[in-house]
Amino acid sequence: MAFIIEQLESYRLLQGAVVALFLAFVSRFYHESTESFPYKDIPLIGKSRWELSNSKAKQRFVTSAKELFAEGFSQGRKAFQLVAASDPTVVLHPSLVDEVKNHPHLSFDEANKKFFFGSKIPGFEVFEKVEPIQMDVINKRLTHSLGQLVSPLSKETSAVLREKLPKSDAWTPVSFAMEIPYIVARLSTLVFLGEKICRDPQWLNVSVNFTIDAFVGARDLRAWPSILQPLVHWFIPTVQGVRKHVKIGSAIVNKEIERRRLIREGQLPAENPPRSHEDTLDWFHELADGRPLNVAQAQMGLTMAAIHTTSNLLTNVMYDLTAYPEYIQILRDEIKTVITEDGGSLKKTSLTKMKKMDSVLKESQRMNPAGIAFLNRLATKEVSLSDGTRIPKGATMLVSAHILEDECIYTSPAVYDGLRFYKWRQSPGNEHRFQFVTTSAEHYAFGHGMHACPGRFFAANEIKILLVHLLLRYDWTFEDRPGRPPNFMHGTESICDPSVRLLFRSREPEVELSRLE
Ligand code: HEM
Repeated sequence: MAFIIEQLESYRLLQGAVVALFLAFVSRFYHESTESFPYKDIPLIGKSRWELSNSKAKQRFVTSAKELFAEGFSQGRKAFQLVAASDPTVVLHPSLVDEVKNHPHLSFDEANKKFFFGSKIPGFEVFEKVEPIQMDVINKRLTHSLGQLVSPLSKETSAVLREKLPKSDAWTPVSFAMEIPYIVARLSTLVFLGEKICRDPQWLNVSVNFTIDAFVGARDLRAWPSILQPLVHWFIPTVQGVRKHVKIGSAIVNKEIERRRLIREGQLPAENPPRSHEDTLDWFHELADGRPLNVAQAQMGLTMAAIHTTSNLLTNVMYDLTAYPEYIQILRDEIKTVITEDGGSLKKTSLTKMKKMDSVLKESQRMNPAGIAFLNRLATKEVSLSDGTRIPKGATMLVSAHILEDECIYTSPAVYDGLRFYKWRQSPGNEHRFQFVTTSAEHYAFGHGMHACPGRFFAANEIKILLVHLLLRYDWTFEDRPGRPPNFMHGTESICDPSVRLLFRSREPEVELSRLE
């Protein structure tokens, strides 16, 4: 008898477990399907009311986001929604950017976490949040040290270019978009982790491919229903790749942290010659000041934010300069004038004086920003905007950047005018307003407001140093193509065509390059 009762009880237990599982599944399914329903009172673009599933609408977003934006803003609308990578996303008109930029209930971190999973999925922890110490390291140390970093960066640029683009009298092809991330990774790592690691091929591989695998891995994982994601991520190759990069990257950073600790404590001899400059690893140690911080993860986060953004911008600039070579001579003349004025070397202030180059960067970013929308946010409470749009709690949103093509602001917006911002800066009061690093409601490709990119000052310096060398050392042309290769779109992202090959040929520089180091 006891045996029969026991069997029945365990059967009931099993029944209970099955019912509980079923309820969990139904509630999750309900939650998911309501999440993917369009928000009330906001026009839906890119999906007809007869389509039950979101899959075609998502595909339309991937291939034709720009056209969908144009349709969305037709008829004077200030807001609409479309089915983006996962759920419906609200797209706002540029005229609302000032309401979004510092809004306390529109969260940058939560939007990132939703899109990239955060610590819910092993490997994606860097997307959990931007740590205040990371911001302090950039704002209070990196940006303040830019002057001291000019010379080490210039020296490393010479070294890396000698390797990657060796002296050649004949036109030589280079897949610029593919090669430049490794060059930028080397320069950025010089400032993040020092001279030794910046030449470590394993670290450079992690620096470049961690971001790529994280973006592709997150996209692969989003293709699965969220109820299955905690299981399937273990089997997705790109997500496995992310974890592999984190493991290798963390081991490299932790080894360096330990080495520096032993030197500080006198258990290892001091470096000889001493390091030429402090780096973000020193600053994490200093600013954490005993507070718990996963430094390896924080370093991977900086790498993630820095490498492809900077590479993408520089590739756009080089495609533009090669397509409009008249600006190359203008920039060479400016570089020569500034360097001669500064006694033949690159000084702290030399880069600030290169205002024509600054203008070229801003114009390239205006015409080919990294995306057609910025200020990705998630509403942590319902948010009402001045045009009457109500963004519901939990909704994701972004602000369209089509203001960059607005002819009321930018005369002949489709024409590349490398000196556009240089000319604007000539009028009194406008000196700083139109600098490359200045964000505004008319130019927010670095974001705008409280989350505007803190790394943009460093990125600007790094790109200018690279350009000084790229323009003085080499002539440039396209292989087999007239004119500026168009970027292609993937959702809201704008991507430089990686199949484009540039040809370079060594030339006699206007100034003594060894003095720039
Ligand atoms: C040309 C290169 C770069 C571009 C185009 C770029 C662009 C951006 C954009 C669009 C944002 C989001 C702003 C917003 O949503 O309001 C951002 C944020 C951020 N960027 Fe950059 N970035 C670049 C380089 C860098 C570099 C070199 C670093 C690090 C040294 C960096 C660190 C960050 C960080 C930490 C954030 C998050 C800010 C926050 O949470 O408030 N970026 N960047």
